[in-house]
Amino acid sequence: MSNFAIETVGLTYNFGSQTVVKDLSLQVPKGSIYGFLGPNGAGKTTTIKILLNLLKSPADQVFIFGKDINSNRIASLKRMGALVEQPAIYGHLTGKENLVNRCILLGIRKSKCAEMLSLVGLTDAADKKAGKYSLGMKQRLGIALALVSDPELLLLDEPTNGLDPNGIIEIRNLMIELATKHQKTILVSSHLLAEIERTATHVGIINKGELLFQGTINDLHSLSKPTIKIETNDLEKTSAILINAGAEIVQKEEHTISITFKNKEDMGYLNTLLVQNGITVYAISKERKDLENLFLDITSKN
Ligand SMILES: Nc1ncnc2c1ncn2[C@@H]1O[C@H](COP(=O)(O)OP(=O)(O)OP(=O)(O)O)[C@@H](O)[C@H]1O
Repeated sequence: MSNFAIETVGLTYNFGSQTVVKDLSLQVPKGSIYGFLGPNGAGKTTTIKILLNLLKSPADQVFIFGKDINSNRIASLKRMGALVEQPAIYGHLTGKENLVNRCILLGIRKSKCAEMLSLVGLTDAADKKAGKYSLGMKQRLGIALALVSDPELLLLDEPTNGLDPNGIIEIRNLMIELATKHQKTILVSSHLLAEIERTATHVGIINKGELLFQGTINDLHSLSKPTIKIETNDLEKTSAILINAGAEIVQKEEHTISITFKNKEDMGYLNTLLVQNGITVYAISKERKDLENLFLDITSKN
């Protein structure tokens, strides 16, 4: 049995002559909050629409809970809830009426509505017209609508877009609650790493339709290990001495070499070693990329 709620295998999608998704192999583990990251136009919404079978993919490229979506369309969609672009809300109906409407449509008992309103924190606003809701409340109602059928997998396309900091925190907390207390798998897209950094357990970064990184949030963090930037009068010789001493060179620039930082003692040792070998050390500085810069780095290389 597949451990992935979503798996795509070499997925490619074209709009006319434009390839929008290229050889994309996503693996979203069951129970994860998977941050699907990429700058504007990277192909996130298109991918989500393919996952929902709103856009047609070739056979055997998209698997939902281990089954090809094309040959198991209805069964797959029953296990998924989604919020893509604007939530489909009737502004002239109250939040509760919107949910009741959805329950009737799906043949689900109406008592589910109160449960959903409470889950997304809208119980007090249940009888208010949805048109009068704030943007954050509308997003939460959209998530409640996606949840009425009790899907195991939730796809949220930029759910915090346009929200104020409070709204962002509310959605973030809701996602954590859905994953931890209700065992949902969540794929959430964003163009800002900071927005999902504290929520996601796994991350996939795409740009121009290509997957540039996929792994756990800890894997991503370990890419931002601290480094030491060294500037000397002879980079070739410096490089040879450092390699000989077992240092890991991560980057060479015109005037500097960066190595992985191990500890202070090791730094002191390497510094002495360079000086003893006749190198003039102009500068040594410790650097650490924050995740946002790392994200920019990963996406700008593509
Ligand atoms: N219906 C369409 N017809 C033609 N091209 C499209 C269509 N929908 C999207 N595109 C193009 O596909 C590319 C990817 O768009 P997509 O909306 O998937 O990106 P995104 O990562 O979700 O971006 P954003 O964060 O801006 O929503 C863009 O170049 C876009 O112009």
